[in-house]
Amino acid sequence: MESIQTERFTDRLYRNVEPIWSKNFHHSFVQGIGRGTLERELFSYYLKQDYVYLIEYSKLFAIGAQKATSIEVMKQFSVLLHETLHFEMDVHRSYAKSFGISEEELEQSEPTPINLAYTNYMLNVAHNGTLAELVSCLLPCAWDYWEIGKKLYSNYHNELETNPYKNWIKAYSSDEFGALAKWLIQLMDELTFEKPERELTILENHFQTTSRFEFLFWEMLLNQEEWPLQVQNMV
Ligand SMILES: Cc1ncc(C[n+]2csc(CCO)c2C)c(N)n1
Repeated sequence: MESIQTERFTDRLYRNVEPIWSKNFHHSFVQGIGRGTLERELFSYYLKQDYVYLIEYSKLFAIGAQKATSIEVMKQFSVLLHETLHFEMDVHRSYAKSFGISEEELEQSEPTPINLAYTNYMLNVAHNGTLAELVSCLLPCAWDYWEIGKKLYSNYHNELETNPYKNWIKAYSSDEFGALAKWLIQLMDELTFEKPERELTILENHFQTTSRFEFLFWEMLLNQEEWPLQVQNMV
């Protein structure tokens, strides 16, 4: 008997956010990294904002391990937690060092309103929702960055050696990152297999929302959208 190939849930998710991800790739901040023309000051700003973003984001993997119902899934979340705190944040730490930014300065960056809204959205879902909801929130971040990394590499690899952001491009287009994103994609498909449409729609919404936050994050970086009212330290 011929089997009917049904669409994977992650294919549907991808199709849904393609216009948003395309805007992310074409964003002038991302293209500036690809061409190597992004101002150093803006990249420093990115390093600081992204570092505190990653501290919060890492917690999602810890919550994922807590919510997992098998040792295999727990192990994989602990790998993701480890890889983010070490491999990914090392890329930021080593760029920061070469830019004269100390680790303390990185850690003490004050998250902008968009940064805070993005991580708080994911952490709220992670604490109050199902494991599938948690994965639908954290997936665009890992998957879209991998897409961006691969496309930047393929479009700009000829000029890569003179690009100051080459290590960033190499890290996010690497097979190591690809493997993490692929595992999360596979987990999303497993967790949603034969699930009712009512549940799938909720996941689709989280996926769209966090994909939009990815766009807002690039915009926030480009425009350095800080809090409107500065407060003095009350000492
Ligand atoms: C705003 C923002 N979005 C996505 C990433 C990329 N990223 C964060 S965690 C992870 C997966 C495993 O480390 C990836 C690819 C980032 N750095 N900053």
